[in-house]
Amino acid sequence: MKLDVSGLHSGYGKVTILHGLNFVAEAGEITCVLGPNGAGKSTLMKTIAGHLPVDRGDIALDGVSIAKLNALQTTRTGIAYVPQEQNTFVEMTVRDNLLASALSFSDTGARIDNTYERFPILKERSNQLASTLSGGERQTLAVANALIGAPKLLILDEPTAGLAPIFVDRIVDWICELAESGITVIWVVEQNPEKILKISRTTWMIDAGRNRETLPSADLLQPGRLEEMLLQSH
Ligand SMILES: Nc1ncnc2c1ncn2[C@@H]1O[C@H](COP(=O)(O)OP(=O)(O)OP(=O)(O)O)[C@@H](O)[C@H]1O
Repeated sequence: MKLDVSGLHSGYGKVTILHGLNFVAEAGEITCVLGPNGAGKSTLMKTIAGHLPVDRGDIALDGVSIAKLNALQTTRTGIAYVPQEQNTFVEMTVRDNLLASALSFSDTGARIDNTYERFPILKERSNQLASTLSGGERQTLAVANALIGAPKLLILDEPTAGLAPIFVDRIVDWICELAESGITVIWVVEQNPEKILKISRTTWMIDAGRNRETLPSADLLQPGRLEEMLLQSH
């Protein structure tokens, strides 16, 4: 699925954060979003996911506008969103988290088994409350919760921030496989994005709620280029 955001204005009540932003995520590709703190990256993701209203502009999925849909309706179009925070049901066990995410499918058990096969750590932690998981385990659960519904477009807001390299590698491998299977991925990247830039084709840089530059992700892997781009933003 191709996502096309054009001239987007949105924000919080009367406070406008995005000022006419454009953004495209091509079908079956991993597209990165990069920018300094407070640039509006999460605001863009929340608006795409239907958690914030579109004030002006449009969001289209394969050419069909989804700008007026709420969060639930957006999920039904095949978009799954993993927010930066509060992305699991912390007072529920790992299994109940997965169960809740797979409830609307007839093959709930098979979906959970698949998840456990891929991430044995979640099976090991099956009866543990999500609140007691380590940061990496909880992020893994958050991504698993989103994927259990077999989305067509996956939005990840800094899913590997603060994680140990082993978890980063596993999540990167997993997302790479998903993109190869045809899922469109939008990845808001964090401080050390090299591993993700390597598997992404295009990066959109945003700053102060506006487009700054759109470039091949490989360009940002040139020595010093990333630092240069981020420094210019301040
Ligand atoms: N609920 C809210 N109410 C009012 N303003 C908000 C709210 N959430 C975020 N903002 C403001 O919107 C602006 C953009 O925030 P946003 O979280 O989208 O940035 P970001 O690029 O994701 O930053 P970071 O890299 O720090 O996560 C910031 O100035 C922030 O203070």
